[in-house]
Amino acid sequence: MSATLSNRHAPPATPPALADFAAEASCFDLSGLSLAYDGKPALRELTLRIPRQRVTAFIGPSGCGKSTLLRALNRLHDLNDEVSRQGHIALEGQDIHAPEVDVADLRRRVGMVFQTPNPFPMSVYDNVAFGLRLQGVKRKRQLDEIVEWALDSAALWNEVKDHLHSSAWALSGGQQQRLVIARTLAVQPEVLLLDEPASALDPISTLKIEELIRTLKSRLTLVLVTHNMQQAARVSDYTAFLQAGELVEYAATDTLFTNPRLQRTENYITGRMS
Ligand SMILES: Nc1ncnc2c1ncn2[C@@H]1O[C@H](COP(=O)(O)OP(=O)(O)OP(=O)(O)O)[C@@H](O)[C@H]1O
Repeated sequence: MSATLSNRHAPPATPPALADFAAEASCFDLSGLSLAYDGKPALRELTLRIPRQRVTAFIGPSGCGKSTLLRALNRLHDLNDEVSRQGHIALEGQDIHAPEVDVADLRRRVGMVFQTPNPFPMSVYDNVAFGLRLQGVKRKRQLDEIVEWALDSAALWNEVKDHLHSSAWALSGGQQQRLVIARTLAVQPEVLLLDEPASALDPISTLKIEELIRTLKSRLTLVLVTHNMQQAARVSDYTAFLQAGELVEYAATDTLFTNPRLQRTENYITGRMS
């Protein structure tokens, strides 16, 4: 794949591993995506397709560009003047950098959950209702219904239904992370980006988040950055292995972990390279 991707002047071709994806509908299509921080390359001509209603994991050594790639998908780098970008990202066929794209609307469609749970300093209910109120939803009954639906979707309703008006900060770390997921789901995103969503959590909370990821893919596209290869193997349908900003191999998760095409991938997944 690298021979194709590293050829700066050739039009992006379909790398062989993408044959696995032939039957999948696209959510994101990236072509020739390069990104640099203050001139220093962090992503190098990535061309990949992220299938709709599947879980796609980005794995690779520390600093290989996983979070940078994830953040590019909802234009979080717009806030950083030092970032330069080349190439294209399309969401459902539309260029996310086109002038007519409203960035706030893009970020509603493409929600993001970070490593450390970040509930707002307000009640459980108000956290989940936050984005809805920003959208102008005022009717209490409608808010109540969506808050319950979102908390239920995030597998948290039963644990918080009697404490909706208590501070979100009183919840455990795992509950806080599911609350943040509920807050994101409340505005009905099409995509959920998850940046190491369980790395700050205990094993039981981690399993709950993994179960939730598997459940949510029936209605959403999920993209997961993880250091934990067992986690990628457990929850994802497709896995992309990055190294030094380059997409090394991208395949169905089972294939990548059991029968990688490239020695570099095998070295990484067998722990011969960290
Ligand atoms: N805001 C920033 N400013 C400057 N350089 C950055 C910034 N964020 C990331 N980088 C650099 O870009 C490269 C990719 O970083 P990134 O965080 O995307 O990697 P990662 O694979 O997610 O790493 P980790 O697994 O350690 O979180 C690294 O060299 C990193 O130092």
